[in-house]
Formats: sequence, structure tokens, C-alpha cells
Amino acid sequence: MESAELCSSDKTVDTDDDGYSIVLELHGDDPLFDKKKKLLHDKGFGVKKQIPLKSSSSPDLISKTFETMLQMGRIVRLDEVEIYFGEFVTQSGSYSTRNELETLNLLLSLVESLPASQMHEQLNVWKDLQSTIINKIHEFGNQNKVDAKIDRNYICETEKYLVQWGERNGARTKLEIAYVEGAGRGAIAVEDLNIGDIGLEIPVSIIISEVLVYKSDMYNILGKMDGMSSETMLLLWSMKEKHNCESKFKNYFDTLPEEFNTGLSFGVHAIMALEGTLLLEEIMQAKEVIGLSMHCLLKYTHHLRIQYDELFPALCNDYPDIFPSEFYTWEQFLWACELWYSNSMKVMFADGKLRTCLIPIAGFLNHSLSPHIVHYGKVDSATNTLKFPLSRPCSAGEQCCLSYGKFSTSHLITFYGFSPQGDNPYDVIPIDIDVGQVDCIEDCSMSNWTTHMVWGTWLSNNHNIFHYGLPSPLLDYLRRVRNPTQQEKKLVPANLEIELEVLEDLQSTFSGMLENLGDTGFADDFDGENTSWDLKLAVEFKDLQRRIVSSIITSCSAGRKLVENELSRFMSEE
Ligand SMILES: C[S@@+](CC[C@H](N)C(=O)[O-])C[C@H]1O[C@@H](n2cnc3c(N)ncnc32)[C@H](O)[C@@H]1O
Repeated sequence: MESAELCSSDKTVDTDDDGYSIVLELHGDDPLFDKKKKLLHDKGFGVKKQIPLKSSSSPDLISKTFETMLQMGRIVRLDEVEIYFGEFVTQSGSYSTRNELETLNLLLSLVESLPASQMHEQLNVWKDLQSTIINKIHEFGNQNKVDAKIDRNYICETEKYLVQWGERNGARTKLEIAYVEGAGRGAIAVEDLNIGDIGLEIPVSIIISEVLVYKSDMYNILGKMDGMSSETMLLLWSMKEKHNCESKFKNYFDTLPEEFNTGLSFGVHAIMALEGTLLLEEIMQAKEVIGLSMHCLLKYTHHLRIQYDELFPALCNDYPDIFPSEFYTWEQFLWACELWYSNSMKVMFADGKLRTCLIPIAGFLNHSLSPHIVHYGKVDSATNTLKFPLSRPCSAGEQCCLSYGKFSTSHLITFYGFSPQGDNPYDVIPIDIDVGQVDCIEDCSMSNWTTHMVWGTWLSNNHNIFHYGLPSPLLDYLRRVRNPTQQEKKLVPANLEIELEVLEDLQSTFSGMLENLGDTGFADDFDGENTSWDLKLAVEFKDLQRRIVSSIITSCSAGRKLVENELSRFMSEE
């Protein structure tokens, strides 16, 4: 898991003779500054806006103030994928669930950072604005409920002991652990939790980090080895510690599964089913297969294996007391890799260091595309605890989820072994075109992309001529390659001819990709419960990629019809 980015932000509060105002600002160090500045400009904003809180504000003015803040905040909070596909905003004006939740929380934190106690005449306006934002977050929550079935028959006994152990050591939680259908254990709210409530608080003293290795007898050996990273040391430490009956973390290790079932342990049958997919590439990259070929899969050597062979059996032979060979088999090494890939989080400690950690209890939180917890990952130096605050409400009995990061389904399968429910905006297919320098006449900020991509065109709203549900940066690039001087999307025959060429090209590229994916043959391998977990994931993923590619082909074909109709209209006029 990656820690979610913390507000990088754009927020300040100003006071002048008329009272307080809110300042929204796009910072100059934002890596997407030029693109965001252009978007802000298109909407009539500058990079900084001061919004005064007027004591005489009517409800209409408050809702206008909120709308302005929302529109600007959304752009400030966009990420690269959202900007790339940015023109496809929904009817409500939102770009994505992630962006909307982040923006609403940013606005709330801006308003709440104003000193309400000093606000006298403006207090009512402040309160109205605050409740407008909170209502919007509630609305968002109702529209994005995490659909999870909780299996109460499954008794989470060891998990309960872990929570009790955590509480004895200072942890505080408003979540209980239960079995969630299709996702293993999950964390369920025991009471209604509101925005800003801390669902879980973990003291640093029970977080597993490199600090523990430094205190162990292993460090005398590992610390002297060239190129030994703290992550590898922790991996080796956890392989031994899990067998230690006296371990402080025994309750934690007791809750870990025997097998993790991530993409790293996909069997050959599942790998074969992935031929032609992005997931196959991702798994192979993670394993760094040498000589990527479907036929030599059984013989593959990957970097994990190389890393293992560099360490073992040498360490066991040289230091049998410290590295007992029965704890350091290849299978156990792979288990530990999967543990760290799927359960670790990056935490910023009070000393300013970012460390990869295992966090007891927090490790039960599942991922969602519309999470409750977004901002976590920084130790509160006042309490020396890691807090998990809610960015949107979670009702009692509902599963409370966090965001592992902005990951594609192929990444989530490779490192976590699951495919998320719902439309994942990070499921993009990169397009392999040599992005050379094409002259661009106008402001280049929005057309200057080093890579291009597509997503399922069902995610797009605009399927009209010149758009077709396809991303404008890609279409504009392909148009400019053909005619660098074309500026406006005018309905004239010369432009329409170019549109046809672009769509034909894309359609042929994606038809080739669909062919490479093969037919739906593997769906026949589905035998309900009897199908292995990895084949199920592989077939599901292939189906997802096939749906994305097919949607592009369909959109290109519909687009060509639109263009041809326009062209024949011109011909008949002639
Ligand atoms: C940090 S753990 C979360 C707790 C885990 N469910 C358990 O039982 O230990 C991460 C693992 O949970 C599962 N998981 C997380 N989010 C999921 C989701 N949305 N759907 C299905 N499985 C999920 C995956 O197996 C993933 O590797």
C-alpha cells in the first residue's frame, strides 16, 4: 500500500479590514502547473482566488461561493490521468470519485482552518458554508456506498486477540474485524463514524519497521553486507520472527494467512490465459523475467529468485543460529515478499523519515475506489500515533475502506491479488506511439504529453464529432501529425478527411490488439467454485481488457459514420 498523498496544498486564510476570506491557490511547484493553469483559465479563474466571507451573504451567495470553490478546487486537485481525460467531466461537473472526495475535504479543511471563535458577524456565513460542504460529502457517500456482504458466521477469533493486544498497547479503534465476502477480513464500523472521526489510531510502538531489525542480532550481519536495503532486512527479519513464540508481535503474525494469492504466485495455466494482456506484462516485470516467452515460463528466472539465491543458503550455512535453514526456504521467501507487497504501508515518522511498515490492525483495511480513509501515513508527533481519519462518513455495520493508491487493476492483481469492484479510472491502455516533437501553434500546455493512452469509452460523456469518447490529447496529437497547421475543429471537408484517417488508424491499431487477446476461449474454463483463484482473476482481467479495447473499436466505428455522414452532406451540397 502507498500512503495517500497528504494535502500538498494551496490553502491559506487571509484577513483584511472586511474580515476573513478563503484563499485558494494553485502552487507554482505543482508538477502539472501549466496544464492546471490552462484549465483554470478556461473556466475564468487565475491561479489564486481570494473569496471573502461576507456577513451579509444570502443563501444564494453562499451556494455560489461554494460552487466557485468547488470548481477551482477540483482543478487544483486533478492528477495526470484525470487531466488527460479531463474534458469528460460528469454532468455534476465532477472529474472522478477520488478527485471529488479530495476536493470536498480540501474545502472543508480550508473553511475549518478559519478561526470561528473570532468571526462574530461572519459566523453564520462560516457555519452555512461548512454545512453546505458537509452535506455534499454526505451526498457523495450515499452515492458511493461500498457494497460488501459481511459473513457473520466466520468467527474472527485471532483477529479479536490482535485488536485486544493492540488496545492494551495503546491502540484505539472504532472498527471491528469481520469476514467480508470476496475480500477476506475487513474492518467494519462499530458505530456511525463522521467526517474527521479517527476510525483507528495505532501507536508507533506497535508498528513494524526497520527500527526492529536494528535492535535484532541479524543486524550485526546484514548491516555489514553491501547493497542490503532496509526492506530486505525487514523481509528476512519477518521470516524468522513469525516463528518466534516469544515475539512481541506474535498476535500479529498469528493473523496472517498461509498463502497470499497475489499475481506473483499465478500458476502457469493462469499465466497462459493472460497472453496479450497488460497484466501479463506487469507480472513479468515484477518478476523481471529474463527472456520473456510463453514457452519458457516454467524455466523462468526472476529477480526475486536471483535475490534469494544471492542470500541463501549462504546465510544459513555461515550463521545457522541466526538464520535457521528451515525458516529460509524459497517458498517462505516468496510468502514474505507477498506479505510486504500486499500489506505494507509507507509511513512518514516524526523524525521526517519515510519507512515501509507493517501496521497491525490497519492491515485489515481493504481497498476501495471510493474509500472512507484517504489521508493517512503521517505520524502525529504530538501523540506519536498513526491516525486513520475519515474523509467521508461510514455507518455502523458498513465496511470502512481506504485507498491503497491510484493503481490500475493490473497493478492491484499483481501485488495484492484482487480486482476492485466498479470502474477504475486508472485502467488505461498506454499507446505505443513515438511522441516526436510536433509543431504546435497555440499554447502547448494541454497538448504537451509524453505518453498517450485510452480508457474504456463508456467512461466518456462526449461521443460527438471531433470527440468520439476518445481523449482529446491523443486525437489532437494524431491530427497535428497529419496537419500541423490545423487549429480549429471546424466542420470543413479537409478536417473531416483527417478525422477519418485518425479514426481508421486507431481502429486498426485496436483491432490488432483485440486479435492478440484471442477469443473468449478461456471463459469455458470457468467452472464456478472449482476454478482456481488465479485463473478466475486472469479471465476477469482479460475480459476487462477486451471490453476496453472493444469499446474503442466501437467508438472509432461510430465516429467514422458520423464523419462520413458529414462528408456526404458536403458532397450533396456541392
Ligand atoms: C492489507 S490486506 C487487507 C486485509 C485482507 N483482506 C486480509 O484478510 O488480510 C490486503 C489484501 O486484502 C484483499 N483486498 C483488499 N481490498 C480488496 C478488495 N477491494 N476486494 C477484494 N480483496 C481485497 C487482497 O487480498 C489484498 O491483498
